[in-house]
Amino acid sequence: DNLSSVKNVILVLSGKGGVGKSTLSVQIALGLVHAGKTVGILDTDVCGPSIPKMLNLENASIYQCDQGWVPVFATDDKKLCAMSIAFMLGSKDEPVIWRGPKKTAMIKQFLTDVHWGEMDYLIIDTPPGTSDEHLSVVQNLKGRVTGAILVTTPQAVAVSDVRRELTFCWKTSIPVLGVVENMSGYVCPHCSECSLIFSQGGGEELAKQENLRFLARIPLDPNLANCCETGRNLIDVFPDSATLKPMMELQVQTDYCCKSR
Ligand SMILES: Nc1ncnc2c1ncn2[C@@H]1O[C@H](COP(=O)(O)OP(=O)(O)OP(=O)(O)O)[C@@H](O)[C@H]1O
Ligand code: SF4
Repeated sequence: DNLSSVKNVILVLSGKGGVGKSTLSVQIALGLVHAGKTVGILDTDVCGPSIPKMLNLENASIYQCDQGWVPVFATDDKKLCAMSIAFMLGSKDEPVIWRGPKKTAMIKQFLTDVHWGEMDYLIIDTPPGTSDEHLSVVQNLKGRVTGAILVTTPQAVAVSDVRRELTFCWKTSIPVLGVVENMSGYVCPHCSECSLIFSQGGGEELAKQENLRFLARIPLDPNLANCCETGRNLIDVFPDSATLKPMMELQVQTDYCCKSR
């Protein structure tokens, strides 16, 4: 069993696209690595993989060992690795035009045929919604998911979409670690003042109503976007960023919630 030495499996879910699942998956992973953990990221967005770009691994490809595919290491100390369909494509502009069963089979292979090795955390970044990819993850992990992190933006429409993810978690018996509100205000690059662009507090309100843990409120921050473009950890590049405190809070809370399960 290629997952037998993986201590915690975290799903990152959202009802809407573009709310920051991949960004937060990568930043949580980098934070956990910073705290000395070994972490893997599985990109299950078969049609729109973005993890390789966010880890600066766009030109990487994978090879096989006796136990299966070897994930791509993102750091020299081999504490962070990733797997994505993008590593198998001939060119980064090649589209994946697959129907459900083929996507489902691919995700099954990611979970059974990748030699993840000893790992504290496997973070699974998912596409938006609740579709083939999500069902495939749940079916193949059969009760091995430690918990899900629900990502939302503050607006009412995004929060109502995340409620569907919550129902999905209940129906599939996945524990919910908590809710993150991303793009919650905008941090000015000149004076670090945080201005509210959308409303604020939708994610926190949802957490309160559903008796879930509110993990963090992460603002829109050009420095964070910059880190995502270049595969770098916010703490290494922008140690004075106003986003660092809530981001570290998210990383610490994630670790704590998994430990207390
Ligand atoms: N807090 C933030 N501050 C600045 N930019 C952000 C923030 N969160 C996300 N972004 C940017 O928004 C874009 C979308 O983010 P991301 O790809 O992480 O969303 P997603 O939910 O994974 O998208 P998809 O649904 O397509 O998988 C990216 O360019 C990312 O850099
Ligand atoms: S927040 Fe302050 S520094 Fe930033 S653009 Fe507005 S006025 Fe200028």
